[in-house]
Amino acid sequence: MDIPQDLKTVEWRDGRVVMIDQTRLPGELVFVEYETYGQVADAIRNLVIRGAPAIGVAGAFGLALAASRSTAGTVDSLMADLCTARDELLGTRPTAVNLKWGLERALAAAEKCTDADSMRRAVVDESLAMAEEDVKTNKEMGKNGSGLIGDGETVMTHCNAGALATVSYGTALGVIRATREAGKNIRVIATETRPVQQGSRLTAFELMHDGIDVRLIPDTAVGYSMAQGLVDKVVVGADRILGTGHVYNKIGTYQVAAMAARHGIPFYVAAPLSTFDLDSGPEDVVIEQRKAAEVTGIGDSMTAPDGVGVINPAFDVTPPELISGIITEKGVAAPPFKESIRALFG
Ligand SMILES: CSC[C@H]1O[C@H](OP(=O)(O)O)[C@H](O)[C@@H]1O
Repeated sequence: MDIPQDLKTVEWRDGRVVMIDQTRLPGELVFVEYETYGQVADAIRNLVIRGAPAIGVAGAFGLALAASRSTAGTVDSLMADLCTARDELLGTRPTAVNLKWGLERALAAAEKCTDADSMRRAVVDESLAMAEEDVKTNKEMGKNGSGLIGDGETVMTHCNAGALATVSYGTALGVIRATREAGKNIRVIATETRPVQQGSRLTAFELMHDGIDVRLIPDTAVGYSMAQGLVDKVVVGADRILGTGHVYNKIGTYQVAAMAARHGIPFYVAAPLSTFDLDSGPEDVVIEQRKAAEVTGIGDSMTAPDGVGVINPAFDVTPPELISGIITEKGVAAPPFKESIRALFG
């Protein structure tokens, strides 16, 4: 498969939103184009695009489509249209705080304007700025995390926190990329990450494309791999991090963290400041529950009896006591996290 070097997960191109259809990977690299915010909302809902920073930027681009296509002639009527679009986009996936962050940042840019046309331009410009900043942020984060990974080490990661979860370069995989760019020879163990298989379909795809040594394991082999001494460090992404250091990430992350603690393996989380939510407590966070079909079959083949009951949360929460450090573009927060996270925000 021929993959362009400057590949972006999501882009604004000639007044349209262009994104990789991640449901088609790893078999096909297909780009889809959207002209309405409703289409972008469906893409986020159906995991055409996924990953906290990626959906934050996609949400902002969705608002840019709403602004560009609205026929509203006044500030108030255009703002009403933008709020309608914001509500639909925000309602697509509840756990990753980046979606709310991206939408609110685009709306804040609109609120500063005094006429409809400048509002349209402001929303587009702000969403483009977020997309550009995301890549820069990931590279700064990668550099900050690369110092934690030693030459010759093997790093386990869970789900996909790579270029495909961001505009480009990635968060956890950004740390992997930066470590390689620092001249260190490292290997990766990637979990398959049932039920949607972001690890086998996306992380393995990205790392093989980059020529990084990656071994794929079933989620059930996390404990075995650690017990066999195959894992030196763990680095994962995040969808929401509270001021207490509680990390919401792909289902199964908590189990990986608990196993790492059992085996004395450092467990790191890599996330931009836009993933932090200092205003919420655990009681405020909604864990997305996804459809049963993701668990009872793969593609068109059924792997469970028809009608079986299913529990399919898309995320879980890892408590701060299982986390060795949180890698950000501003530096690495170390325990105790209440103080070190507050320091990240100055
Ligand atoms: C860099 S954030 C990636 C984060 O998002 C993934 O969830 P999903 O694929 O359902 O959007 C997973 O939690 C990753 O760690």
